[in-house]
Amino acid sequence: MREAATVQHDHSAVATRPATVVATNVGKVFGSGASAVRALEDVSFDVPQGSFVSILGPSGCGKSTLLRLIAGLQPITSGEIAVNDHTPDEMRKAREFGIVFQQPILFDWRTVEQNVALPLQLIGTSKEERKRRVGEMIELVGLGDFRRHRPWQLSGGMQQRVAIARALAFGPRFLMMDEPFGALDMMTRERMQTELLRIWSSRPGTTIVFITHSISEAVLLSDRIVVMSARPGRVMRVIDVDLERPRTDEVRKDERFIEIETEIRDLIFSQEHA
Ligand SMILES: Nc1ncnc2c1ncn2[C@@H]1O[C@H](COP(=O)(O)OP(=O)(O)OP(=O)(O)O)[C@@H](O)[C@H]1O
Repeated sequence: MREAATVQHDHSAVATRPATVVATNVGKVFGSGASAVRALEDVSFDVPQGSFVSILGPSGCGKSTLLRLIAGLQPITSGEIAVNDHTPDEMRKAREFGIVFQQPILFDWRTVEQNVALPLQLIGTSKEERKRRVGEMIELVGLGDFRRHRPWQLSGGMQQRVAIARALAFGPRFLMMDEPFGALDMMTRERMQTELLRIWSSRPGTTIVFITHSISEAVLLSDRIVVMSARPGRVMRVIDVDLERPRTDEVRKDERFIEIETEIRDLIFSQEHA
């Protein structure tokens, strides 16, 4: 397995771990000829095993596209992505990762329990094992009292927690999240961020790739931030976040937190005004 490359701001230990994702000079073009859209250009970065890596950038810079390429849901135009030394397509077929989308996709006629159980049912997990794991995941995301509710009886934040529980239920070592808190109000969003950190720390070794356009969200959550430029999306800088863990809301007041936030803001601002 390839070692993750050393990058700028390499203060933490994450850069020395083996890489779960290695993206090398990735390009993505939609369509062809005059109507071709260059969504991504020459994108390279590593996601060390067990780390939390955010992909941060303005709307339309190709973040979701990049996630779909990593997940093997769309073909790459140029360059290469390796996920645990396999192609994204191989990983997708082996169901080696979980994925959470911006809008939770839940089945309204199924209860919370039944929604969370779905991927386990699909891979043929026994009923007893399913019950055990679903119960555990529902507790983990704090929905123990709502296991028999239907999605429409839950708030947006609770629905997203169901989607997170479902993605975690089959125990993926690699989780991809595409702006999972984008549709939530600020207070719920901040609560969900710290809850996600709690869930993640309870499952050591789990790698997360998280898409966001919020600088503070990226700094709070991540070991590493891949800062993207506007379309065509390119990597502007890769920043390793050297804030101690466990992190709580309090870290937002930390001098270093504000310093990193400011650095990213300046970087994005300098590009907009270049
Ligand atoms: N299937 C597609 N066909 C053609 N163009 C596409 C397709 N999917 C995405 N694009 C284009 O690629 C670019 C990147 O889109 P993408 O959704 O990846 O951006 P994003 O950074 O995730 O945006 P947002 O933060 O608004 O969700 C956009 O210009 C978009 O119009």
